[in-house]
Amino acid sequence: MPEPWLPIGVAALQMVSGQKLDDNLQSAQALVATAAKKGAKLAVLPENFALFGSKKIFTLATDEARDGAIQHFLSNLASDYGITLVGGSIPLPSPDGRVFACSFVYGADGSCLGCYRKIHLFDADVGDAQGSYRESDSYAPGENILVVDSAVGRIGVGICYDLRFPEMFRRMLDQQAEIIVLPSAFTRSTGWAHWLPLLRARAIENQCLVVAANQGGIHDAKRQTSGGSVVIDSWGSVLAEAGLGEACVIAKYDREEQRALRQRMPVSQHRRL
Ligand SMILES: O=C(O)CNC(=O)[C@H](CS)NC(=O)CCC(=O)C(=O)O
Repeated sequence: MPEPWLPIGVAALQMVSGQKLDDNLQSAQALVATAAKKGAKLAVLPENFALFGSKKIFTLATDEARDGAIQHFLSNLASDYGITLVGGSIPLPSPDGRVFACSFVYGADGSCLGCYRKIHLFDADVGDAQGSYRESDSYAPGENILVVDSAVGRIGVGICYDLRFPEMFRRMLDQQAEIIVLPSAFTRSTGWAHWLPLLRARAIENQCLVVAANQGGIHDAKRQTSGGSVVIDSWGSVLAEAGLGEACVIAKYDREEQRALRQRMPVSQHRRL
């Protein structure tokens, strides 16, 4: 790694994914291309970027386990554009007949650096048009956190509802994570109330860069997501933020500044619990 570190571009890619796989992949490709063209070296896709709100996740998961088509697509995107890529989430079969929400991380050479399976599942009544969410009807929970080294720094991966469980990100800090990425599909009601303060808290308390890529739009009559994809630095400042709709949100990650902050205020050395 070059020393001193020059600030590098990082991108949160916001989508309004629908039920057509090919359309969603095309949008993802265009957004990654835009991010790369604007100089980003890290790009994060949202949760369920490839297929949203569809029962077809089960056939997609079976197909994916057989041929790995979306994983190849992501790997090729990463190497074609020379960018570290976090593949939002895609479904893969779990042994009990449900699926895991899997987030793959690819290096800029297309190599797979790791796969995170969403741990916390969204079974909640939030009082929006959809009413209640029972993610665990279709999804099985993962068990392990993921922290991986990449060309842009050490990355911890969480997905969406995981954001509400700070102990998970603390464990990433125990493994010296520098960047938290959070592919998401936050609901509009909970997102507008909680998304930004929770993200800023995770950034501040762990002194990490946060790159949070959300779905942001109307998916069908009942399902609206909250957008507001964002890049937050390790001081908690919002560096760049989307509204609703497709967006490529880019900001500079200054790793030297983060190191200096961690020296001036060594929070992780002050822990007593
Ligand atoms: O259902 C799909 O198609 C895609 N998956 C999701 O949207 C997931 C599971 S329902 N959403 C969340 O985890 C929202 C969490 C959230 O909104 C909060 O914590 O407030």
